[in-house]
Amino acid sequence: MKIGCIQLNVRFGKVEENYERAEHFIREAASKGAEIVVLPELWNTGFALEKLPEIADKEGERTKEFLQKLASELGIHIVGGSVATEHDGKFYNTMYIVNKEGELLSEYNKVHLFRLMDEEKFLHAGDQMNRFKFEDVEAGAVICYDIRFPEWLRAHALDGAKVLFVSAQWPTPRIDHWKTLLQARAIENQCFIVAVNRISKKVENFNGQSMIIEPWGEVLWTGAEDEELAIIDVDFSKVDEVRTRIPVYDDRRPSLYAGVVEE
Ligand SMILES: NC(=O)CCC(=O)C(=O)O
Repeated sequence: MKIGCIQLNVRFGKVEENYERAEHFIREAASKGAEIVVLPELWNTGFALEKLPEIADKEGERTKEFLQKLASELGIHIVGGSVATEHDGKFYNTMYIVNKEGELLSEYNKVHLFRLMDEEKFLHAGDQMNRFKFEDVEAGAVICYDIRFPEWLRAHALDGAKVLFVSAQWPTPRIDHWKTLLQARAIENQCFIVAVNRISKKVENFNGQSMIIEPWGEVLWTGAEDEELAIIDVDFSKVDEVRTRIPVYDDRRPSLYAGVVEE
């Protein structure tokens, strides 16, 4: 399947500009043959967390309509990155997954809030997994800091996910962690990782380096340090090949991991 990764230059607090740019890139991805498109974290607002009462998407209505309309019109599956949403007066970092028929497959609130960027002061954490299927491909998705919790991604893989999407705003100073953690998550779970980071121009704080990694750990693509749309072809059958070569899932000893990974 061809995957379009949108390494967006998210404008801080500039909601209208961000929807316009996102639409521009989703349309371009579809016109270049992408079958799945992936956006970064908090692409509607950036980390303008203090302004959430004015700019968060109420009940996620605008974003759901935006993604569902584009998906069905263009016939493209969308991993909707994440957007700041408001539900009953509480704010969340929410990802929507929409299939090419325009159906909302999943709605995920970021589970692990990142204190270094003050998320816990402004946002509420979710408590649900994000599992879905694009055609016959079993998938899961998480948001940024979630990748530091191997048990959380493992839970998705144990539940059947063969590809894990990651939407992020991962800052430049820890970009080596980003690359290493993503590669480790791909190797240990023997799955594809499709991870899309943002870039920024004004504040040189986010330098992209989005990645697609296959289940053996080979990096298929690394994004530039600029705004970019990349279309990468991936062969999901590689997952079964790797899981047969080293049968990690058969060799697990879950009874020894009690309290670490719940079955
Ligand atoms: N937006 C985030 O969750 C950032 C996570 C991060 O930077 C990290 O080091 O972890």
